[in-house]
Amino acid sequence: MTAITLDGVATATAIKNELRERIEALAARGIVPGLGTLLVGEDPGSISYVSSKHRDCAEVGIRSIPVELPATASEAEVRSAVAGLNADPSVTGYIVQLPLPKGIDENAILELIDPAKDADGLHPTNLGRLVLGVEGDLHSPLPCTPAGVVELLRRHDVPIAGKHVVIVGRGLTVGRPLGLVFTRKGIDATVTLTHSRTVDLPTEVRRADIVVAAIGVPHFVKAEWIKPGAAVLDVGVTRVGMTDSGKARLHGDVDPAAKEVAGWLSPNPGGVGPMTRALLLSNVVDAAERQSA
Ligand SMILES: Nc1nc2c(c(=O)[nH]1)N[C@@H](CN(C=O)c1ccc(C(=O)N[C@@H](CCC(=O)O)C(=O)O)cc1)CN2
Repeated sequence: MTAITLDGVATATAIKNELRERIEALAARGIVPGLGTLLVGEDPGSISYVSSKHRDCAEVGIRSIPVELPATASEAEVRSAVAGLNADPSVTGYIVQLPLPKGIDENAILELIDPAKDADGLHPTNLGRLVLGVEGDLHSPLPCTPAGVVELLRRHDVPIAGKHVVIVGRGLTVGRPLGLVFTRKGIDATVTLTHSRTVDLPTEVRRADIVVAAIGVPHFVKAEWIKPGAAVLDVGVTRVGMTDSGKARLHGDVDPAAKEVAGWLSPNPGGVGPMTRALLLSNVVDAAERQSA
């Protein structure tokens, strides 16, 4: 068996095309959505992700408001940059790119974001609404990678309701919120959230209809752990060495041999990463529509 590719690039392109129509409708009312980003330090991955996010904005007609601070910035300077983004009327939504440099309290910074401008869905109010199952008019942003994972599965007609999902990794941006998203009413999966102290991980993963690997250890999830026909989403990424062109090589969390066992597999790069970015744009457009309603 060779797995069907869960193509994040093509799926993200389809989402961006849908968003363009909503952005044009906003423009007709004189509203231009704006994405702010706060990047602190010189982490190569973060620099690359933030610049891709602004490239995406230019593609669809969202204004970019990038803010950068050096790695030596104090927590007070980071707090002040967040206050500036909260106050800037051109910023419809914004993100604080994670991780922040050591010594800066990430949770304290996330709490300072205006929940109405939280394009990442990581403010405690928005995570709390996810736990409460608040939807409808008050619908708040979902964290981008979890929303991207579910959208990638849906748009490839992978069955989710009633299926057993095993998530490897309990981080803030993926594992923890993804467990909540998969168990929402209407999505209805059953979730096992595993982590570094899980006993007998291979046995847990072998029980999964859907496996999500989000730990950031290259090729950690082995092909032998995958139930034949399962859907496998490779989220974690590690930058390894340099190619001749001076770029780092990217390694996902899933053993490449998994493609011979899985029913569906997301490539890495080209799978969940582009979906994370597309769902970020979608959160910004949602916020612009909510703010102008
Ligand atoms: N504030 C946030 N920080 C971080 C998040 C997040 O959701 N919010 N998630 C990750 C990184 N991330 C988003 O910022 C992210 C990861 C990957 C990609 C992406 O497009 N990857 C490409 C490859 C890009 C490359 O060459 O480096 C792919 O997979 O094809 C975008 C965003 C941590 N921080």
